[in-house]
Amino acid sequence: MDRIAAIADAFIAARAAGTALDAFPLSQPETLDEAYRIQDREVDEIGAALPGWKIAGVRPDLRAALGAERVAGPITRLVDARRADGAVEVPVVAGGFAAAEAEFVLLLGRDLPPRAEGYAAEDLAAAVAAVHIGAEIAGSPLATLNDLGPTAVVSDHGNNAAIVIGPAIGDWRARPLESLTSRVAIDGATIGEGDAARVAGGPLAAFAFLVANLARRGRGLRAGDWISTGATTGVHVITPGSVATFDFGAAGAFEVRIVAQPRGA
Ligand SMILES: C[C@H](O)CC(=O)C(=O)O
Repeated sequence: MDRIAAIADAFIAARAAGTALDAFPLSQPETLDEAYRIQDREVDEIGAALPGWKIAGVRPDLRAALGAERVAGPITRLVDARRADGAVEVPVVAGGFAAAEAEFVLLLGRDLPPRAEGYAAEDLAAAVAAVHIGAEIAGSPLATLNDLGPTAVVSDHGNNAAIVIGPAIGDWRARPLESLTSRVAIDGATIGEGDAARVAGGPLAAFAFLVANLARRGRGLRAGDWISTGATTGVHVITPGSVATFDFGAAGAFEVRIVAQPRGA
């Protein structure tokens, strides 16, 4: 088995078994190109069940060396909080990494096949059927994944445990980004406040990045795909047993309980 396959398969197996990893398998990629080849194997393993994609920012001090301001990863689990009676549950690997992030999540209304020439910004905006309040529960079987940086994050399914979907925002096209506010509390204590303007260039800029990133990988998007556009209040580490509250003001709120994934599940 080659190096790319061995790293991908180690993450796939650890996630399936709910078992924490002590260290990055083999060795961490030095480039994002290699990291995306690992991720491509993981995405192929998810196959047609893939609900969509997440986007994350790259720390400013790492951008020049990596040649990227953002990274992408698959949504590994989609959780719908819209009709939940109380907190929805998201399992994470005990002893691994987990974080709560308030995000704005796009729902695509049309297919966007990969195109070498790309898409005009207005065509991408027109392809968005709805914008929902949402959350990413970042997660990995490797506790140090986020500290190891973007090539590690990309290598393990983009560091995603789940994207949680809340209600759609009624008039999002007319709303200034700063008016789309977000707040995260963990176990009742506010830990971060922000708004959609905290996503560099706004959620549609993150979407444009994703479309170009996927096209370079020979991938496109389909109507019905979900796209989570990046953290708006920060990356808030959370552990099993805690409840995160995501409050988007008039747009709605929901709660997520983090639970330990059963081993061998
Ligand atoms: C925790 C992730 O690696 C970062 C992320 O998802 C984000 O910045 O958004």
